[in-house]
Amino acid sequence: MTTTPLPPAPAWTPAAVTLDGITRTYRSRAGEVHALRGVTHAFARGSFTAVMGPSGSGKSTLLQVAAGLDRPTRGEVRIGDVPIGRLGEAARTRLRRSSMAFVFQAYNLLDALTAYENVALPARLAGRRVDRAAVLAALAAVGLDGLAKRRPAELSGGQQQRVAIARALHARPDVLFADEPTGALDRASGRQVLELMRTAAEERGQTIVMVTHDPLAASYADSVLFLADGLVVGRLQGADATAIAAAMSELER
Ligand SMILES: Nc1ncnc2c1ncn2[C@@H]1O[C@H](COP(=O)(O)OP(=O)(O)OP(=O)(O)O)[C@@H](O)[C@H]1O
Repeated sequence: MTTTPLPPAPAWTPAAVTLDGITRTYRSRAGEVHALRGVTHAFARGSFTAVMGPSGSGKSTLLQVAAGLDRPTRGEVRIGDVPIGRLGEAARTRLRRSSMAFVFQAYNLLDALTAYENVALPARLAGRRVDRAAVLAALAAVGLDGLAKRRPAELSGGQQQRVAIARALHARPDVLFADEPTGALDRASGRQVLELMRTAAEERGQTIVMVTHDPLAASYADSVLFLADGLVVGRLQGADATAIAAAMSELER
């Protein structure tokens, strides 16, 4: 009898993003708000996760903390195996530029730059060569062919959001954080963007963390994390929009 040798065990690789016992308390004159109350979760490399939950449940806070844009009150965030809380501001910025991209509600486009220049900017900042054809392809992939020379003020809200998405996809980040990326888009462009994100995860091993209120958008992800009152209260894997909507209604009761 011949035996086939087993393939070598895969080298252990850390999750792309790990949240370890994260709390985030906002203190104001009105008192304390416990936005996150002990969240532990690992976002595996190449995974596409939707984060859902009622308004005020802590979704945006989770995204900001996971991306190192906000510091947790307690707990540790690791990007790969790097605990970002122990990095100084400059090292944190370097890490963000080299491995993360963001699509947030305020699109953070630079008003003085054209759509093309906005998309090319992260590569420029990271000191990489800018490939003109790749920038134009990223704009075309989100349906903005022909608008490369427009400045943000000359684009609609949905078009600005698509520039932000093209910028994030062109940067080929290890991790893409997106807050309602399809919020201002019509259905067809929204679907296109969700497909692009799914391809980024499936074919390029990029990790996507997306906050959304929309069960249909969440159904493009491979798993959905549900938050309520600053805690992870559930998770669905491979669920369709109907099952996700049902889980959300349970939470909102
Ligand atoms: N800067 C802040 N100062 C004080 N409280 C804050 C601050 N930012 C958020 N919060 C509070 O923290 C809680 C969580 O807010 P967060 O924005 O993370 O919720 P969310 O789930 O993203 O909500 P939504 O779906 O409405 O955008 C809310 O009670 C919110 O009012």
